[in-house]
Amino acid sequence: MAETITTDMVIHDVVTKYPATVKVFHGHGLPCTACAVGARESVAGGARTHRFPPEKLELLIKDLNAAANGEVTSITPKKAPVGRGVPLTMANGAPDRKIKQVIAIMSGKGGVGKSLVTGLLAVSLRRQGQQVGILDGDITGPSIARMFGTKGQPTKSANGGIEPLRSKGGIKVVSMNMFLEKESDPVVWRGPMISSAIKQFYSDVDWGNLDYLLVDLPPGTSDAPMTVMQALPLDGVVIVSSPQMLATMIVMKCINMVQQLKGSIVGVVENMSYFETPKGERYEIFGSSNGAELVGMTGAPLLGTLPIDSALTTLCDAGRVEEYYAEHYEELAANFTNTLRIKR
Ligand SMILES: Nc1ncnc2c1ncn2[C@@H]1O[C@H](COP(=O)(O)OP(=O)(O)OP(=O)(O)O)[C@@H](O)[C@H]1O
Repeated sequence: MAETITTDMVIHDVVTKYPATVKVFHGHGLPCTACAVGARESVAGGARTHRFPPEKLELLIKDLNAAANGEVTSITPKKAPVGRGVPLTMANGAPDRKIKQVIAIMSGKGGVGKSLVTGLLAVSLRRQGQQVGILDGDITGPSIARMFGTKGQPTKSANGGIEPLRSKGGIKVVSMNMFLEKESDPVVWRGPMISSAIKQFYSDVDWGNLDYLLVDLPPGTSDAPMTVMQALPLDGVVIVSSPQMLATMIVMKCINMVQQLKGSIVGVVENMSYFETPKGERYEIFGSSNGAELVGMTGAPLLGTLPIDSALTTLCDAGRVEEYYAEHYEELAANFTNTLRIKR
């Protein structure tokens, strides 16, 4: 018999002791288990933040205790991740489970830093020793190859598929720019062609063994995100936004799309949250953080709030993103892997 879980207990202590309670927190709309806040927040505090009426808190406590004791809870399990029903075959003919997790990075609005978050998340995961690939799903505006400084064209792999290019740090990358004669050549394609290219980048590329395949999507809810959501065996989606209210509003469209397609949102990232001077003064250039709203809208944890750093822009432009190091991105990667571990 487990110890009785009470409202004054710290959320992280509860989930550490009784991992089965994670699903209960999530099922009740409390994503605090993966938030940094959950490390010091009590169950009652989390419920207050998410405006739980007393009867909902009471049901939560009842379910937490039931889960801790292996009993039935009022929470029904979430639907299977999107795309699972349409498995594509990998280039070498092996079933696709050589890739452990396929995660799409999405945003509603353009220019909020989705590609940058994809790139830096990949870099931090690689530093953890993970095998990582990036599929640049932004066919008409690809930026991943440039960010990593990968040059040349992919060759044929030993298995007859397309061999992805490798970054200096060993991240496997495939991006439309690699197949163009000149980086500046436009890709003037309609939706079906773009969708077909994305599917081929998944199925015809010899990704080999990967812990994570990150799929960087173009902004919005057009054909490309739809293709990824429906045709790829997606394990989850990370949503990127910026503090601007407009970005938050447009992000809502993305969230609705993911939810309509029965996808799973791993978490949200707020980029360009603030700028910090060398003296440590903070300026919220695009307005105050909308992180709490994003968490409320998605029911998923805030994986990170990232500052504006001009050093980043310079390194990305020079193809040297892997040389960047900042605690925020290591935390982002840690929150990301923890959330996925909990969800499994
Ligand atoms: N936190 C940041 N600090 C400094 N520069 C940033 C930051 N985030 C993004 N940028 C810069 O802003 C620009 C846009 O970022 P990025 O290309 O990642 O956005 P995106 O959302 O993927 O854009 P698109 O809509 O074109 O796909 C890039 O030049 C990038 O280097």
